[in-house]
Amino acid sequence: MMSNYDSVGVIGGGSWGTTLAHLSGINNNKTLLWMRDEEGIEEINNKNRNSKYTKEYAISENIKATDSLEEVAENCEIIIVAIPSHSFRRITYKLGNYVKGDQILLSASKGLEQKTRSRMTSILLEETCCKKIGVIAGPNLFEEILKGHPSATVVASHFNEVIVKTIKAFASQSFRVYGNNDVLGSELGGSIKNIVAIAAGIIDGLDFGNNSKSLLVTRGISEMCRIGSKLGTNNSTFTGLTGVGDTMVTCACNLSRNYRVGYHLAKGKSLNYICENIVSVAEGINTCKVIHEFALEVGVELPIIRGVYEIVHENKDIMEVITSLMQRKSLWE
Ligand SMILES: NC(=O)c1ccc[n+]([C@@H]2O[C@H](COP(=O)([O-])OP(=O)(O)OC[C@H]3O[C@@H](n4cnc5c(N)ncnc54)[C@H](O)[C@@H]3O)[C@@H](O)[C@H]2O)c1
Ligand SMILES: O=P(O)(O)OC[C@H](O)CO
Repeated sequence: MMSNYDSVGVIGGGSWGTTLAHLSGINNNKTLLWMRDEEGIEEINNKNRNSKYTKEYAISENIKATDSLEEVAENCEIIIVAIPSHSFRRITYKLGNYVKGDQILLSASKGLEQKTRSRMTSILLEETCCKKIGVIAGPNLFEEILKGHPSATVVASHFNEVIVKTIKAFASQSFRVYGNNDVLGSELGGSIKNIVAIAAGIIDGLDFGNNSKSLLVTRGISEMCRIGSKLGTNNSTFTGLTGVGDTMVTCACNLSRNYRVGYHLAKGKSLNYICENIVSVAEGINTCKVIHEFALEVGVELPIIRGVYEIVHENKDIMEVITSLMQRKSLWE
């Protein structure tokens, strides 16, 4: 039977949603980008720019911006939701009014819902009738992708059809798309690395240097594996792009907003000031609360994540937290 779906859909016209729409557009897919902001819609449709979120970069002419979720649902077989986790359910619920069970829904967001601790793919399943669900995650700083620098991502799904069709829609000469079936591991890696990135920003804000960064990244990934095991992941996923890969990139530089949160905290700025003036969204702030509280409940020791939680949510002195991390009792004592 012929499909009516002739476009790829992206929900959320922020920096990541716009970049994903661009990747689809340059692959000659008709691409619908849903967003709520009228000025943004006009700018994309008339000038091929989304200057509020993707700066001066020109984006594909194959993108049509729209404020109609119904239009996206009627025309797109693959729909990617790139809305921050705090609003992900609200928008997915609305989308759920229009999609049919044969469509592919992907999350491109890297966070956990604070109230329910849900992953974004669980929300896609709960709020829509779609079963063909997946997640896109990996070391994906949007600016480098829009510059066309070689990058890669991962699409994870329990359905091979989802992987194959997503690769076809998004892979290009400068953007490689890998597939795997570990949805849980890919989603957790993409979320937990944001917590480690806040700590990395703190280390750089304090000018601690490379040994400290290496210590943090290695032990941060170890904590990712420990909580992942408790949740039933295949830890080998964490050694790939969605674990080590994404942790490296977000811990490396100030293109990451989570890193910038840590950096400015170390420079003495308040969390409120940072959230209002420096970063749009930094998923690690909420994710560290979710993971820390869960770890306490299930009795898993996550010292770095606890430290980030204490700094971010309990306003503890950064040097006191670092000292207590360094001086805590060794398993060998
Ligand atoms: N920026 C990146 O390089 C990047 C890369 C990979 C993953 N991500 C993830 O993608 C997700 C989205 O981040 P982003 O970078 O695009 O953020 P952003 O701040 O650039 O954009 C967020 C977008 O979501 C929209 N939005 C927020 N709340 C909304 C609501 N209630 N209703 C409708 N629209 C709403 C905003 O209007 C905006 O268009 C995050 O989970 C992030 O971790 C980002
Ligand atoms: O800017 P951040 O810290 O949200 O990171 C963006 C991406 O997740 C990097 O892969």
